[in-house]
Amino acid sequence: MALCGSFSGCHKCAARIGASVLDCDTASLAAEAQRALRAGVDYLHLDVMDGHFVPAISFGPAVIAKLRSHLPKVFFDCHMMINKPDEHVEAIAAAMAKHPDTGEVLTQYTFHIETTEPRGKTQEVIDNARKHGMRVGLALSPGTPLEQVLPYLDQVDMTLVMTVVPGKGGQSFMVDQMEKVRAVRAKYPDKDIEVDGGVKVHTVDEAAKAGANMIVSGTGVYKVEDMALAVSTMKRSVELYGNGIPEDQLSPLLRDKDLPP
Ligand SMILES: O=C(CO)[C@@H](O)[C@H](O)COP(=O)(O)O
Repeated sequence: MALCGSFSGCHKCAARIGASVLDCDTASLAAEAQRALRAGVDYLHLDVMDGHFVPAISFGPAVIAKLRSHLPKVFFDCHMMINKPDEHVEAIAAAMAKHPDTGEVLTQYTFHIETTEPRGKTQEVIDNARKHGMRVGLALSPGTPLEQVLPYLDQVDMTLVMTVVPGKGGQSFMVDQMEKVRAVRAKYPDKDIEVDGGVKVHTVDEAAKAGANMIVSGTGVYKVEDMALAVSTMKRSVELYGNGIPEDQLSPLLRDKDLPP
């Protein structure tokens, strides 16, 4: 019997683990990204911070474009924690890529509803990101009611439910946000739902049971003893509780020591 979570049934959305690079050694960004990819992450979650929407400043489109030249086949989820995402679509599109074999779009523009809706810019950002060939993600912070994003979810590829107040890594997972995940999953059984903030091996089950299939983890990937073990454990949680895959058919549990050189 499938062990699916507390939303209405299992979903078929692929279990994907994304490394948030915010807390890695960003002076060696490409190497740190490669390290996480080798340990099994499926994509990179790139936190762009402007010192306004959130207090910190991280990196911007120029760094992402450079990273793209090192990683032409990797999915980049660009999480725009900036006040004016409407002004930076073109700059991120410079790192736009499609997989050379499958044609899959490898760049996603994920922006916050709190930054666009008060200025009437939400639709414009969705349309412009699409015009540039990118996938579109719509994020909401913990204090934002789900109702604010609902009118746009038909049009976007992914909903990002923040499970911490945006701004920094290493915070505690806010389990109360799973109500939003459950509600989106019930309405959209086939769309990607991402959670970000405080997701680690001991919190991922909550997210998986609620129906999230894209799992962002920063310190849970970079600040653990065994990266491959953490990544494979989180992936198996989504497969088990989200996809309803029987335990004996889950992806293998990997350890760093077992990875090929
Ligand atoms: O966007 C953010 C924080 O604002 C996240 O991507 C964090 O960087 C995730 O880090 P952990 O909470 O997993 O340590």
